[in-house]
Amino acid sequence: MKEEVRLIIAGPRGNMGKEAVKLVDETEHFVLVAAVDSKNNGKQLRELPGMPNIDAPVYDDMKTCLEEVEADVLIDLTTPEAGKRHLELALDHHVRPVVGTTGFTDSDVKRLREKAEEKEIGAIVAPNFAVGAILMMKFSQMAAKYFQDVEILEMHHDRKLDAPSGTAQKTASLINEVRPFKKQGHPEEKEELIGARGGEVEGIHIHSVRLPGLVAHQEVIFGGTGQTLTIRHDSMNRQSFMPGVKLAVESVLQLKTLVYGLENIME
Ligand SMILES: NC(=O)C1=CN([C@@H]2O[C@H](COP(=O)(O)OP(=O)(O)OC[C@H]3O[C@@H](n4cnc5c(N)ncnc54)[C@H](OP(=O)(O)O)[C@@H]3O)[C@@H](O)[C@H]2O)C=CC1
Ligand SMILES: O=C(O)C1=N[C@H](C(=O)O)C[C@H](O)C1
Repeated sequence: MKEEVRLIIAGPRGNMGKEAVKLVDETEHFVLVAAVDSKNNGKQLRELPGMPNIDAPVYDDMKTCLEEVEADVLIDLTTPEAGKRHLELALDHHVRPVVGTTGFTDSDVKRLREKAEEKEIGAIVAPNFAVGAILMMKFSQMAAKYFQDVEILEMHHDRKLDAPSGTAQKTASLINEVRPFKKQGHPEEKEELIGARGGEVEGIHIHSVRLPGLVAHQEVIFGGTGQTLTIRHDSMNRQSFMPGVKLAVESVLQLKTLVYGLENIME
């Protein structure tokens, strides 16, 4: 039998939070001990609409929650600003953070990794928990050895706060690990409409589409002489992310540093 893992979920009413609550409820050795929600302070989780029958106190403040509740792991699925604050507070209270919230910069990751190492506790920040998305990024990194010209098109639902997506930024940085810098397009290219060429991460253009009806989709398009290669991933629903969340919760217990990206813990 696996050892019991006591969890806090931040953002339980959100698209991802709801699925994470279900995951914890359905996993035998996971126990939800509290939730942190921007609303509903003082209630029990089961009192919130659509929640399973779980007796776990709801806090609107992470610090109070961490002071009052004994937990092993925090799953954070909130907003970029809250996610960073929650991760830091969790480290301060010796609770291991598993953060799916996007919006972390390289310097945030560096600073938080130093803190995790200083405290000798594990943390995982994963811009995408879907196994297929991790493979899309890895295949893109492989392809970048052979194709230097590449653009990223990421497409998401219109409730998303951050652009570009965390996945698109992570894809660009994985590609840049193997691709020498290249200024793409015509040397005299001129943007007649600001933003027409998208955003740029070290020479890689990223284009963000936001539409109702979409969930989470990305195409990495490579171009070479007389050919293109498109590597595409689609998440059709948020259940696609949950096996990755489970893997991260189980893996973070063994770590003593901050790991950025699920690819670093997948076998
Ligand atoms: N890593 C991955 O695989 C994935 C990551 N994501 C990321 O996860 C995050 C959440 O996405 P999603 O579920 O779609 O977003 P939602 O907007 O649906 O949910 C966010 C939830 O967090 C709550 N919240 C906001 N601030 C706080 C706070 N300070 N304390 C507690 N709760 C708070 C919101 O409450 P209220 O509405 O009242 O503000 C809301 O219920 C985003 O950053 C997104 O990019 C999404 C999908 C996959
Ligand atoms: O907000 C979302 O929905 C998603 N966010 C993550 C990102 O920014 O990459 C992961 C996935 O794309 C869904």
